[in-house]
Amino acid sequence: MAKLQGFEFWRKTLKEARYVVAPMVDQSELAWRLLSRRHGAQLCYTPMLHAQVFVRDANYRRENLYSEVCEEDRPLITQFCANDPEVFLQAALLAQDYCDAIDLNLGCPQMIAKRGHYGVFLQDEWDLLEKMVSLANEKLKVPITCKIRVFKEVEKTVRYAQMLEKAGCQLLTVHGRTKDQKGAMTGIASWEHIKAVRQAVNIPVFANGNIQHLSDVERCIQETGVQGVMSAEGNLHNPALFEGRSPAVWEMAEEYLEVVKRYPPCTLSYVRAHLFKLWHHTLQIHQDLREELAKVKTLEGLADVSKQLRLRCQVQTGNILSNTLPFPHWICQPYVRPVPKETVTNGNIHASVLKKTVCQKRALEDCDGSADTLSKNKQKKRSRNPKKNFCPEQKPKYIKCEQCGNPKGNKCVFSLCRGCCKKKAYKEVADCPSNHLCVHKPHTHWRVEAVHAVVSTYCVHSC
Ligand SMILES: Cc1cc2nc3c(=O)[nH]c(=O)nc-3n(C[C@H](O)[C@H](O)[C@H](O)COP(=O)(O)O)c2cc1C
Repeated sequence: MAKLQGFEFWRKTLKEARYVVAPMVDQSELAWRLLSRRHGAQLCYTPMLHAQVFVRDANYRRENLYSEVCEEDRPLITQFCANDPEVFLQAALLAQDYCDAIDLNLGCPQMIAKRGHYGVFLQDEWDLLEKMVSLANEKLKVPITCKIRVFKEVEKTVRYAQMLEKAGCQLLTVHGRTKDQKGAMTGIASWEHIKAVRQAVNIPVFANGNIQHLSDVERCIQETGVQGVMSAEGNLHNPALFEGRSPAVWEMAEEYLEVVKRYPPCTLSYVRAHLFKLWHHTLQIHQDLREELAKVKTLEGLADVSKQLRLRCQVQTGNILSNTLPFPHWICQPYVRPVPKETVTNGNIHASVLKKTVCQKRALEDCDGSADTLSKNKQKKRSRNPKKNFCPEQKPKYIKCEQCGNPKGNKCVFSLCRGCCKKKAYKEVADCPSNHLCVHKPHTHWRVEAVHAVVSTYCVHSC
């Protein structure tokens, strides 16, 4: 049977999906996808998988795709990061029987993607992208799709989208933020860019960014003319977003835990991270249970903490509304990132407000891209000394190490200095004192990356 293309693919295979759950490392796993589908999501993406590892490691394939096969979990798009046409094709061939399309991640802005040379850092390599997409389009039996970030210039973004379309991309997700809009500088996504792309290409387009309520979905579709919208953080904090509901947190948490039990195995750290996000506002108040949630080592333990949070919410009388939240803290609601303390102009931190240590100057250059223009020698020198490449968004600070008392804490962003932190070898996300994904956690993507790239010192998600 001929492969469906573009709008026909969207209509027939994706059943005109409008409500889409984003690819999310460690978070768009099978159980979460099933929960989201029960509450209105019409299409889901797997977390980003590393093409190279997928090709060479049968366990990785089994753990991340083959063991997650489930009839109810369709339509499904498998996402890869890759930077080699052949490797991408081989990975996609091994995945295509388990999903409805293969997506190429061209949007990841994290430093790890920069070092691994994938995601948004391929944004300027149009010849390479053209080869990757056209080869996949030619050889795969399922369509190839791409997820991109925008350039500052609308016109360049449009040419970029047209290039991908011409290469054979059958559906495009446009995240309306630039490469630099990440971490504390995430800010608002530009629907203007998305609208311009929608008007310029003849394939379906999904809009990504600024989706926290069902009303945002309708407004986005109206303003941009896209076929569907994709949500990541909005969905993590309210999996019933696409139903236009804001349920009690425990309703979602308990249903999620039930799905996790029905479809094992689900990595404990994923479950814990989901509970942390769902209970985010309540945990600000019940700090003791925050610690408990971080410590427990079993699914039953996590369920028990969630139940205790529910009981506390249900008996609570006073102090139910915080000054800043639209709903009581136990209602699923958008999480709005705190505004950075530093003044931000045009997406760049005002350099004057940062202490200009050598590390921070380097980090700034790294984040605003000016490091790319450094001489080859300088770049080489820097990559040999990765410890100095701190990301300013993570605000590396000198803090007293809780364990050894070192007043400078080895510039560690966590509350233990790197030396102590290493010794402790955190096993789970939440074991890490700041609840970040600690680099010392045996985390698949970090382990994988460590083979190719220098392990850096800040968390996976907020950079
Ligand atoms: C926890 C988390 C993990 C993510 N992992 C991926 C990923 O694997 N692949 C990808 O293309 N984008 C990933 N993203 C980015 C989202 O897909 C999305 O583009 C971004 O969060 C903007 O959407 P939002 O404004 O709805 O959050 C991730 C985002 C979050 C919050």
